[in-house]
Amino acid sequence: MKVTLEKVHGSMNTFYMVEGLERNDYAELAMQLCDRDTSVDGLLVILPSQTAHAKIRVFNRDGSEASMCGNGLRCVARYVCEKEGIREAVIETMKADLKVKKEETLTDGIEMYSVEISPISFRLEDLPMEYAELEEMILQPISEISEEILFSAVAVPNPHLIGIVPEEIQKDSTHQHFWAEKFNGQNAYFADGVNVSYVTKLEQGIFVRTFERGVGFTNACGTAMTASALISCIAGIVPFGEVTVYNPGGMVKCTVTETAGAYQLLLTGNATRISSHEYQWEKESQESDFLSSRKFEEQQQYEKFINGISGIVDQFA
Ligand SMILES: N[C@H](CCC[C@H](N)C(=O)O)C(=O)O
Repeated sequence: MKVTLEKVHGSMNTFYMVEGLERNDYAELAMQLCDRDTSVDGLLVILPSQTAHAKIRVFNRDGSEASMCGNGLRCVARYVCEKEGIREAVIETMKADLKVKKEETLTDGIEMYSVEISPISFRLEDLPMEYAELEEMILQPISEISEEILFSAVAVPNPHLIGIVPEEIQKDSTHQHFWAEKFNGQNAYFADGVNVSYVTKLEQGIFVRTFERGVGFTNACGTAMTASALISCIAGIVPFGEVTVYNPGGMVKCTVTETAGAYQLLLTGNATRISSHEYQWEKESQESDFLSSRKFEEQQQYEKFINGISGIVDQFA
């Protein structure tokens, strides 16, 4: 079967994206690809969907699967829209089918896409997070960390802990690094880890740096930037509507609206293809001997595939 492997990025949050490969060991593939190419933050898998144009699965560099990836969803949106010759599509994610849309191409040929970020929950159990019997944490200090930094916990639907910090703490990432490592290791608060973002107000908009669960510090985290824009609107740091969010990888626009007490989030930014490669995955051998030597045969084929891919990765890196 034909397998398409692309190296892509949204706001310099870089991924391998693969279509045409149905396997049960994407976590292993993600770890092997990211080990071979350390510039990559994870693996996006495009699969058929019963309810949408396509389905996305997201694997971090450590092999853990996430329920959502804002920067990655923009890249998948571009792949699907260009393949189908459409400007709008619906992509199935772990918790929701989300609308995606091609936006006006920027002058320097940069393709822009907008994606829905949903569902949104402030219930700590939806991250999951346990803290002092609270049901929600919105703009509250975590006394173990600091009395000055106001933290908020939100699932979009992957888990985010967002702290509003002064410039001096934003400038030196050691404070954020220490607590992000703690909350993604053995700890009493986040059973599945958490993406940790520090937000600082700018003249226009906000700056967000994120330590991503399963990855570490990245140039940008789409869901984190969007969740940070939401928290910044709730905190009155920026007005509701279109929020300009800067990050080490560049800039995105996050649109935050509230209708009948519910929030809606839209993330708009680039969806850039760095390289694309077709790979022929040999047809499985005859059913009879395939079943008998399935493990060995599949292992042999898999080794060949990984070596083939790593050859491709070397070209991409
Ligand atoms: N590390 C995230 C998944 C990737 C999200 C990020 N790359 C984005 O663009 O939203 C998690 O484990 O929840």
